[in-house]
Amino acid sequence: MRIDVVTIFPGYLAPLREALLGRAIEAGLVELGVHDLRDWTHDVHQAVDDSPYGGGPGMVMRPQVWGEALDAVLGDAPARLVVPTPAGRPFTQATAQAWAGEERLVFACGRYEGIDQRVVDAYAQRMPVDEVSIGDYVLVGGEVAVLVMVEAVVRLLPGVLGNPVSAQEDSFSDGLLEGPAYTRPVSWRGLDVPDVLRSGNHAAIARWRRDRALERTAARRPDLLDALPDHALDRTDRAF
Ligand SMILES: N#Cc1ccccc1Cn1ccc2ccc(-c3cc(N)[nH]n3)cc21
Repeated sequence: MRIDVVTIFPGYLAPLREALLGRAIEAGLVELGVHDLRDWTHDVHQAVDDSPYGGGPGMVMRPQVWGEALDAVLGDAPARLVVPTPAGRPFTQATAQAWAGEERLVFACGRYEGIDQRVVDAYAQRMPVDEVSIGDYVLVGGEVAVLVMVEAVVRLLPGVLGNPVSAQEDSFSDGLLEGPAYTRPVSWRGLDVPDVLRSGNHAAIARWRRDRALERTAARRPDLLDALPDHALDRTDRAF
């Protein structure tokens, strides 16, 4: 997979070259390009924003600069264009799974009050464009959202995680939150590891883990339970 990010703060994306993601890049599993939007300005002030038509607070990012930058970065290769915005569709594990199958992702990081809508509209005429939100809160720009989304996607790529099973057993992968996890020591500050996890009874352990996942999901994210298809819950599950 190739990932390109266009931003006025390239340094914000430096963490993508650290740790797991950095190793994936070094291993050739992912190619990453980070581009400074201001490289496509032509004025001495390198202006990328202007006042909003219709008035209102703040500034809007100019379409011309974005058009030149995205044309240059995209070239002729097919890609999915992703535009983080608080007004976007929710980015979920399902989104990450879908994007993990893409050859190429290009992220447009806005700042100010966002990017002129015509940028999304123009590129949507020739490629898939997703306006996505990572949560119901407002950030200052798209860079942090891109860090989140790139990590969620790249960890799903074959060869990136040491243990591929863990991605298959993610929270949300079966529609439920993950239950609690424990490791040594058996007792810590008067708190003990649940006996069942040390029993060696794999069926009992699997049942206990599912019960804790259902319990946690019912308590913290009842919306996820409501969204589960009927066949996803067996009779024992329905106790929650
Ligand atoms: N747009 C906009 C906007 C609109 C109102 C107030 C502040 C901003 C700042 N901003 C500029 C770019 C940009 C990108 C993504 C987010 C973003 C995503 C999530 N999930 N929250 N915030 C915010 C972004």
